[in-house]
Amino acid sequence: MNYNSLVQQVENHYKDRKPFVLFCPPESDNIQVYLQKDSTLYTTNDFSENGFVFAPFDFNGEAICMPVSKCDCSEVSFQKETIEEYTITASEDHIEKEAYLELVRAAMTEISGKKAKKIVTSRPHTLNSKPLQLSLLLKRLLQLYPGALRYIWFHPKTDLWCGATPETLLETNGISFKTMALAGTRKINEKRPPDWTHKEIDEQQLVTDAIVQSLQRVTSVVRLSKTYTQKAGSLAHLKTDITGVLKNGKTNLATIVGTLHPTPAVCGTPQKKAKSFILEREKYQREYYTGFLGPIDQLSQSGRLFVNLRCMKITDTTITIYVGGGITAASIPEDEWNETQHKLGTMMQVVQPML
Ligand SMILES: C=C(O[C@H]1C=CC=C(C(=O)O)[C@@H]1O)C(=O)O
Repeated sequence: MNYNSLVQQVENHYKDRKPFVLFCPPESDNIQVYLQKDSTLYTTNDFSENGFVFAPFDFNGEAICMPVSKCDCSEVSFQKETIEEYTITASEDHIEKEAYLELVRAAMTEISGKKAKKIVTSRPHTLNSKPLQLSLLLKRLLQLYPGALRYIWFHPKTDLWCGATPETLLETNGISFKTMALAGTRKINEKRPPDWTHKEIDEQQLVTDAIVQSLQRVTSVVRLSKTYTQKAGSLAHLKTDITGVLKNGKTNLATIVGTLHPTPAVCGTPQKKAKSFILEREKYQREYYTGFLGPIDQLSQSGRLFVNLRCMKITDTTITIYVGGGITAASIPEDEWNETQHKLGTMMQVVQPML
């Protein structure tokens, strides 16, 4: 099968409102597609499947799963090509901005009261859109952000989600694992590297420390890379690679995911305090934004799960883009708003021709 006939198949599947997922790992030019043959919403608790999981932020141990055994699966490669990039200006809605600034200030009050060290606040931004053009959406996602996990997920019970995420939640292969601490955001300036401030360095260190601590129970060896700048489209983040060995016998994919998710990069620290702030104070449901997704294979004891960032939900007439940022005692609310505007721009770039 070639790329064009695969896209045609996916479009037909979508017209029939049948579930599918299409994904392309970072730096790969191979797309994998699972076309589910029925419309059942399959779930998994123990991740003992061969399939693709899709889980919400407020994960209670059960994730949606598209099992390979219920799907027609194929893989095709695509050619790199240059596509048109637009000048993007995310409009500033006064009410939306005030509500976000208030949320950031509330998070800072929580932090100054010593209830949390970091809280990741977020907001949805909804745009009216033309009818979805799947082939155009896929092309722009694939070509614009080659360093990200790019995906389009559809199930009639969840609607259509797509994204280009820079963040790995967990990669396992037998007893070895990889994860990362990703935080701090700067718009890339081609002329010079980002001059990371204490706010961003401390914020990212909090993420590293919390991940290492949470992994203690389930790992026998943990190694950390140096912290470095990672590009994600037009943005840069601070990143530490975390690798190691899982404790034999004690750990499976479900237990490590339960330990890691939601990471301090999308929730905050301490996790419980930050999560209850988010659930109480954000005035919307995150649903699958800041959840996780990816292929798992119980047979080979492997999985490659990503955090659902830089993502959006698409309906017949609207596109909702989700953006957030880590708040610490050193945050400046106006800067936090601007950071979410930059993140919004990266996803608007994908869908601009559909607006
Ligand atoms: C919550 C988001 O980003 C997280 C991941 C990387 C950097 C982040 C930051 O700089 O605040 C956030 O923790 C988002 O992009 O919606």
